[in-house]
Amino acid sequence: MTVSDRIRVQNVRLLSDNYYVLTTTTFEWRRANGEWQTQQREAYDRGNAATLLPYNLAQRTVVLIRQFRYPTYVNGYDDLLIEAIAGVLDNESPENRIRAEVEEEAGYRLGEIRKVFEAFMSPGSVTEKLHFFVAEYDSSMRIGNGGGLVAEGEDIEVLELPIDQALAMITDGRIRDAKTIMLLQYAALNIFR
Ligand SMILES: Nc1nc2c(ncn2[C@@H]2O[C@H](COP(=O)(O)OP(=O)(O)O[C@H]3O[C@H](CO)[C@@H](O)[C@H](O)[C@@H]3O)[C@@H](O)[C@H]2O)c(=O)[nH]1
Ligand SMILES: [Mg+2]
Repeated sequence: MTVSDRIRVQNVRLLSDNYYVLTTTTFEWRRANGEWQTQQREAYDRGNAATLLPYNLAQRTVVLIRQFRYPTYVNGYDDLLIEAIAGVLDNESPENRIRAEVEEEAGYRLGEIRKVFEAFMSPGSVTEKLHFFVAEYDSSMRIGNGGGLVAEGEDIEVLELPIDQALAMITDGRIRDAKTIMLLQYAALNIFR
């Protein structure tokens, strides 16, 4: 299945390349009934990214991080956001990027990591595809404090939580980041059974 023969791109206009890239595109779309319809859509391109949930089966714990996110603050969330470790790929492979990100943000050097799925996180406006991973961890893999890169403004706190507590925090609203909820529910269904 391809949609290339149903779309005719007419014009791509750059709106911002201040940090990431925002464009608006005019295109014709061939509808299911065969008629061509002109549409305009904005797309925000911040590249693709990877995320990973470290888990310890014997302890029944997971590692998450907590940090300030301006877009959630400006949308009414007056707290630090609890998230799974994640980072944008920056021309690296998802596997290499997420290993480095786990060291930078949480201070763990992992062994084997497993890809579990990929997902588009906000397909109406954001191009980003996110690669999801899980990996076993234990205290011997802790090589530093994490915290992120100060020069990039990162100010990250590392949390080690029982999986049951993390799942309860989805229900009571203390965890409300999509990638984090997806990984915790994956772990509940497939790892901590
Ligand atoms: N100056 C500037 N710097 C920026 C801007 N946006 C991002 N950055 C810099 O780019 C870094 C990106 O950090 P990463 O750890 O690579 O990415 P992330 O922000 O954690 O992204 C992950 O989480 C997002 C939120 O859930 C996800 O959207 C994304 O897919 C990814 O998983 C930030 O720390 C910050 O230094 C900006 O508009 N201006
Ligand atoms: Mg990050």
